[in-house]
Amino acid sequence: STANPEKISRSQFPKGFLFGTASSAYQYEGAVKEGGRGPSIWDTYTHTHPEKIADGSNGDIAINSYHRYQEDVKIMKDIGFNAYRFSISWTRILPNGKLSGGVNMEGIKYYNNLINKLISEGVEPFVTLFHWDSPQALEQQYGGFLSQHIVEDFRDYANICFREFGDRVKNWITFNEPWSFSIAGYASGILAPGRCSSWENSGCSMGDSGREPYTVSHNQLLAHAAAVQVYRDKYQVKQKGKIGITLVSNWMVPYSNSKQDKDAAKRALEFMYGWFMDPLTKGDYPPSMRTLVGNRLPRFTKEQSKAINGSFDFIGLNYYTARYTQNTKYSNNGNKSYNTDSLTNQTVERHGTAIGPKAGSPWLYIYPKGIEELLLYTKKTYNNPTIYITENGVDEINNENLPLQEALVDNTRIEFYRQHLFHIQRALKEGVDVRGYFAWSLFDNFEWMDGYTVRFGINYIDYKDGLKRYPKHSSKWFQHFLHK
Ligand SMILES: N=C(Cc1ccccc1)N[C@@H]1O[C@H](CO[C@@H]2OC[C@@H](O)[C@H](O)[C@H]2O)[C@@H](O)[C@H](O)[C@H]1O
Repeated sequence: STANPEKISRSQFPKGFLFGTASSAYQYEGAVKEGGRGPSIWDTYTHTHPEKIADGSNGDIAINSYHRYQEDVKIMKDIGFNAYRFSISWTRILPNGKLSGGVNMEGIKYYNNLINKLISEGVEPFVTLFHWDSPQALEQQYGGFLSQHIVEDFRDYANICFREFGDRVKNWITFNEPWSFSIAGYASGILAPGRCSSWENSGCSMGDSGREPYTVSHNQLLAHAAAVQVYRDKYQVKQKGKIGITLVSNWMVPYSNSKQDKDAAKRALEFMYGWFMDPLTKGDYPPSMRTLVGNRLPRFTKEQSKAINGSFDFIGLNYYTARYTQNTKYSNNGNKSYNTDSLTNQTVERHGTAIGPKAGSPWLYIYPKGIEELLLYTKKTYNNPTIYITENGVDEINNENLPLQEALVDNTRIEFYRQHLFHIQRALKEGVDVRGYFAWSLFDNFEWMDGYTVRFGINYIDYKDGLKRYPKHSSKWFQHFLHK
């Protein structure tokens, strides 16, 4: 309507378009020592380095979804969502990471209960196999994703999940944001396992920011391809499901109209998004990375390149924010890091003006048009793949002094969703094959290095009173938007 050009309604999306919310095991489940679960690197990281978490917290209890999933599924159903994205904890299925360590039947039982509950409520499960919680046993044994041994162990884990759940789960996501796991875990060291070069001054005791991120992304891609191979060879014909991978990217806006800055914006996209999209669609890393990273960038064998190229039925895309990007030279006296390899500098403001309104977290600036630009860029650059937006959301700072009723008023979040959905339906009109949308997140939860100090939920969790769930205004907004 002309009144509010960014007015948005469910009827502007295709009938079969899925609307859901997203979560992850370590951020939601809790019960870390229950049901036979083995330790993950996030258990080790939060307990060994509480100082690396804003409030020194951890996911031991999180929001206790392990015991409250029945209530949680009812909440999402009552809002009107028809899909739910969650991750399986590798160490609930294989407590020691390996098949030889034995399969934990209590873990199988828990996820069967969750999947059955979702299906009984008409909610489509989207299951992520890896959302950063690697088995601690494999970290100790061979350095986890730093070693190619992870490929066969991940493949064995994926095989168990396809076999046990694949009769009901028809949408599989192998990895969540391999970029974040590699960069935050091995270049800046702010996520588990917290490795980086000593000169990155993130208080890392070990690591190499110029090599390890590239090794870890390479092994995630190899593991992804191995799991897809198993799915296609053994399960897909019978189970008729789809399999993909979830990537994250910022939208990159050239800082100026100069050719250098326009090239820099494209290079920044290649280093964050093309790093994975190029191997998945062309069988090798972007030429810009080959040139700038040189022998620190691993090579694919011919067989590996063939296995990775085309190894997806859909792409999951997580979008949060955008950056101004300028061409730059670095002279960090020979210290090599992913963070400087791309010769780009990303900023949140230009000539004193921010790229958009700031959210709770210091890195989250709201730039709705970026989701449309990123979708169009994907269509144009990567031959119009099927896409699901597997995460999109905004946070507020957790203010302990705010009365409950005030904490439920989240108008910024309502505007965030209205504007991003508006730009997604514009991308749809321009022929982008986007088939569903998952808000991050159904509930406030353990937000990694920020612990419980930021809130992303469309529903509020009262951490001071039994983790009670309360609807924020944005969940009411979704209820109306979804016509419930
Ligand atoms: N947060 C990321 C990517 C990331 C994380 C840390 C450092 C650099 C980049 N990705 C997605 O964003 C979601 C929101 O992430 C929060 O964003 C604000 C940060 O302050 C907070 O620490 C982070 O958890 C996560 O909860 C999902 O698990 C994750 O898939």
